[in-house]
Amino acid sequence: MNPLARQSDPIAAVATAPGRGAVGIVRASGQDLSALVRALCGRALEPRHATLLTFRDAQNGIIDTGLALYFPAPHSYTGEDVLELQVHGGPVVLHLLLGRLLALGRAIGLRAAEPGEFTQRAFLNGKLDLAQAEAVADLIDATTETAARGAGRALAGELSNRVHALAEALRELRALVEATLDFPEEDIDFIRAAGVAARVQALEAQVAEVLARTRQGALLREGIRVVLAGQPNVGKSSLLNALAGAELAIVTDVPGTTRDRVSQAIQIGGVPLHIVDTAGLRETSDTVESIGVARSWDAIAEADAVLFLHDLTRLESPAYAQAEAQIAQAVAGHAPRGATLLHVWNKSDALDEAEARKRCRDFAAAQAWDEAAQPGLLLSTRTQAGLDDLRQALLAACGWQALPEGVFLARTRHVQALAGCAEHLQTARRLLGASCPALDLLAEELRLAHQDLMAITGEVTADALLGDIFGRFCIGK
Ligand SMILES: Nc1nc2c(c(=O)[nH]1)N(C=O)[C@@H](CNc1ccc(C(=O)N[C@@H](CCC(=O)O)C(=O)O)cc1)CN2
Ligand SMILES: Nc1nc2c(ncn2[C@@H]2O[C@H](COP(=O)(O)OP(=O)(O)OP(=O)(O)O)[C@@H](O)[C@H]2O)c(=O)[nH]1
Ligand SMILES: [Mg+2]
Repeated sequence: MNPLARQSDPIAAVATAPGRGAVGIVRASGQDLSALVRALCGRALEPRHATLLTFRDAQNGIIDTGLALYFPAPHSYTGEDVLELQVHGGPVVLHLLLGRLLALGRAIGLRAAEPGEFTQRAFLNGKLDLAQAEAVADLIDATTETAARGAGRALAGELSNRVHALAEALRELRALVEATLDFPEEDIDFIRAAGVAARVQALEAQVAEVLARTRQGALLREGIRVVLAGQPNVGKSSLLNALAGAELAIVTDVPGTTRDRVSQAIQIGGVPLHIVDTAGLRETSDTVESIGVARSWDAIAEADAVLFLHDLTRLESPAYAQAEAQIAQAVAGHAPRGATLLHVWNKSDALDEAEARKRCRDFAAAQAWDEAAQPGLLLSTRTQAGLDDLRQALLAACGWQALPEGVFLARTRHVQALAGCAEHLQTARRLLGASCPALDLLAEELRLAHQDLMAITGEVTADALLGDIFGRFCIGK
């Protein structure tokens, strides 16, 4: 169903989570609920005051005694009239009460709400912009404290306000440039005098800053998919267990122990990560193992970050080192563009540190990696030495910096729109660098940059996108 259809019908739903709870809420929203209030409560309600009432069914039987709250439009969550019934939180009580409300509301066309419809109305009535409405869902879905705080900031408008300020600056700039299109005789001197180039450049810098913060926010929301890869027996499963703090994957000294992927959700410093342990990469004639190895490659192809594990104790064996070099190259080729690849040198407990460092340096040098210049991540999953450094290096390599002011939660959609805006501004700046800039092209680039920003807050947004965003909410929100 088109979620934008029927958007003026009054709606009702249970607002609290399914199941038992101390208190449960049934909520209705519509342009005029005064008649419904009177029908259910037997009287008008004082706005925004809790009134204790007994709710009855059609046969006058008691359903429950609870609180009724009436928020007349426009001063409500949705911007419409809202009626809230707070009763005892049993699923049957809530079902009966919602049924009663829907029956009484038949006269005014009251119907059950679709997922996200209350928040969609808040958006359509200007109570929230689109980025804030998305933050409502993200706050509810947050799995870590950091993510929840980030969603709270986005809901309070941290992303929206910044995007709004940028959009305003662009609007002014577009007005300037478009004025010259109407009066061509003033054109280029006017553009120069108005300092358009400098303003485009300043905007570019501001967009880049918001983009960087938004990327962080998207990491926090989407989580990072980390794949543990390497030859058999290097310690991938041991690392999964160490990161998860539980014996999830089987560890033995038999090469080829892991055959299927083993995934675990963990968090590091509040950032959600999905860790995937894979079958060791090698040529094999074992049918089951070869399916496992194919799955390893699939996992690598979908990774945000690959931790490539090396076994320090075998690094000096020519056969091992040769296979290692080939596999490392194949892994780099399989990982998506932009994915992070970190080399981890495991089993450091088996040798002293200087020797361990020498081995990974020599190996990297033999492969002509610029890794030779880097310290390299020494690890022992056995003693857990280096595990904390690995955690921090992983987050840093994925672009996470714990910003002192904290970050707001964001979505890939926002990152893409800001990146699009940045690109159009860059093109605009290049056009302005020409000795005789094409002003119509300049105006168009600025328009596109502006449009990207407005898509974030929902000032220009396709209906299909709105349907997709609100359709993912839970019912009653
Ligand atoms: N019981 C209950 N708790 C809830 C909600 C709710 O709908 N019901 N919320 C929702 O899901 C959230 C709160 N959000 C709300 C946002 C605005 C308004 C509101 O009445 N706004 C008016 C008046 C503002 C004011 O007095 O300052 C307005 O915007 O005009 C109410 C709730 C979380 N807690
Ligand atoms: N000394 C030492 N041994 C380790 C360390 N990490 C893992 N091992 C041992 O190395 C062997 C292989 O460990 P696994 O974690 O099963 O290795 P894997 O990479 O998952 O191997 P496959 O599943 O076969 O691909 C086991 O005997 C582990 O006890 C370490 O840090 N130090
Ligand atoms: Mg394993």
